[in-house]
Amino acid sequence: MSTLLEISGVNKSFGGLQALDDVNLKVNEGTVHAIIGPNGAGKSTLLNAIIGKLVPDTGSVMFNGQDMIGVQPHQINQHGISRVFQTPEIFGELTILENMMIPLLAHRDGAFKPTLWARSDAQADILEKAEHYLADVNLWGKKDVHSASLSRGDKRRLELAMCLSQDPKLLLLDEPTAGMARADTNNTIDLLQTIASRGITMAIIEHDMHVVFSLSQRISVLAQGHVICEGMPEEIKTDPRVREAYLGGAEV
Ligand SMILES: Nc1ncnc2c1ncn2[C@@H]1O[C@H](COP(=O)(O)OP(=O)(O)OP(=O)(O)O)[C@@H](O)[C@H]1O
Repeated sequence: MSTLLEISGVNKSFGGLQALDDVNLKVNEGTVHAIIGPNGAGKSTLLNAIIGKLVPDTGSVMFNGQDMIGVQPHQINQHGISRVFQTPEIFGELTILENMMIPLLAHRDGAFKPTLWARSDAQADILEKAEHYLADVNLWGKKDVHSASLSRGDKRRLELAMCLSQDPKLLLLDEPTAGMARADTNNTIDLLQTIASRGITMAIIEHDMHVVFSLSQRISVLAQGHVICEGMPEEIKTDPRVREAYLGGAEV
């Protein structure tokens, strides 16, 4: 199985605080890899280092054989890394369809050009694609609904459709079920399982262990900026170091 993302010897300090401490982590192609750990462990910092939002002090982030250190976030995105944020990044005042068209137009034109927004002749191909991606996440029927009125689960579906339209090689998910009711969480798990079954590689940060164990093939555990262990879900569940990291020995 080939390695899609390889993080080696990554360090990052904020003043005197070492947020990432010699992080080594490999994500294999076609797998769902969870990154878990207690609050403040460094998970978001690591994600930000992968998407180019912050530059590590030392170390390398190799994606698909290319070093991503110093590469701008939008270029990293063009290399095939797409991030789904904890809070869905969609425009509430726009409809589902209008939101969906933004990444499609940006992808087609190299950047989002508002002047082309209103030209229907410039949009026929885009509408066809929008239907495809929205139908894929069961939102085509709601295409004219304003996004602000959607449930968290539907917002997440929309954001996933927007990410998938960029044809990512690696989908990074930052707490995809945060703040969701159990029914929405389960629907999101089903949707992510469907996406994973198509072979899209995912790295997921998540606190909800039901979500983690439902989706992932590999799990890395971060504590105090360091990967304290890595393995298959069954190994992680029983690893005493993981219990120790979470509330000094509580069940994970
Ligand atoms: N920009 C920053 N400036 C200073 N300190 C920061 C910054 N970003 C993160 N930190 C600190 O680095 C440490 C790791 O934070 P990070 O947000 O990566 O942890 P996390 O594992 O994502 O936590 P949580 O699960 O609570 O979101 C924390 O102590 C945090 O306060």
